[in-house]
Amino acid sequence: MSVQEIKHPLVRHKLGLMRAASVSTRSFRQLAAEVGALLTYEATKDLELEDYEIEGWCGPIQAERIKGKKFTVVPILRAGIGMLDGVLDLVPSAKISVVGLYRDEETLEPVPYFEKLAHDIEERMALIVDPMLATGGSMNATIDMLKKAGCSSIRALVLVAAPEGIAKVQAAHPDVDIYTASIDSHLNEKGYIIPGLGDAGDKIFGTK
Ligand SMILES: O=P(O)(O)OC[C@H]1O[C@H](OP(=O)(O)OP(=O)(O)O)[C@H](O)[C@@H]1O
Ligand SMILES: O=c1cc[nH]c(=O)[nH]1
Ligand SMILES: [Mg+2]
Repeated sequence: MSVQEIKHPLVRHKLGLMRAASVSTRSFRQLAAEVGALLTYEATKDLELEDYEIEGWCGPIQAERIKGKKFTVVPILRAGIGMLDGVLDLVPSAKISVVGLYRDEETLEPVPYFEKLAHDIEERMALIVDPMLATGGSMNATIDMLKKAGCSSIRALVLVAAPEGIAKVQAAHPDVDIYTASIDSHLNEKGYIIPGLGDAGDKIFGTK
């Protein structure tokens, strides 16, 4: 398994804007989608290509296309929805598999409440999207669901990751690659990432 912290200047700039306490709901939502697109670009860099022939303007020519695997994008409700449009900008024909989980505020354990996966998920590469990888409980529960449904090719795209969450996912699912805009310092006593983004779901949906 690999963990890739994307150092691209656009990613670092946009994440900086998201961290400001004064960021508006509108800006936060827009930036979450934009960084989601940039993470998708990085997470698909190593996909295999194949040649095929097309009729070009000057006659038959060789072109390239992505070989084999199709995608399913897996937003974790709610906050993952904030990255979805950006991801779909780059993989527009992906099927969407929605997983609903919230984190119990006392125990920090994930509580599942929704699951609607693409029917042919075993043939697809899953791109899980969630802004926050904190304790790792929600991510691991989502990966468990996908694997139970037969999905064997899984990548996780998160805006901010805590070292504790990365370690938990690595221990349970060493085959899953993680792409993140930042590996932050640590979790506080309430399980929030420091410095992090605060409550990403509330910021995207404007609920606090
Ligand atoms: O790594 P973990 O400790 O599991 O925490 C991360 C999860 O917490 C947040 O969701 P939240 O439970 O706040 O739900 P929401 O998206 O509906 O706000 C976040 O979007 C992740 O899904
Ligand atoms: O820092 C965190 C941790 C979990 N969920 C969030 O939205 N933020
Ligand atoms: Mg939340």
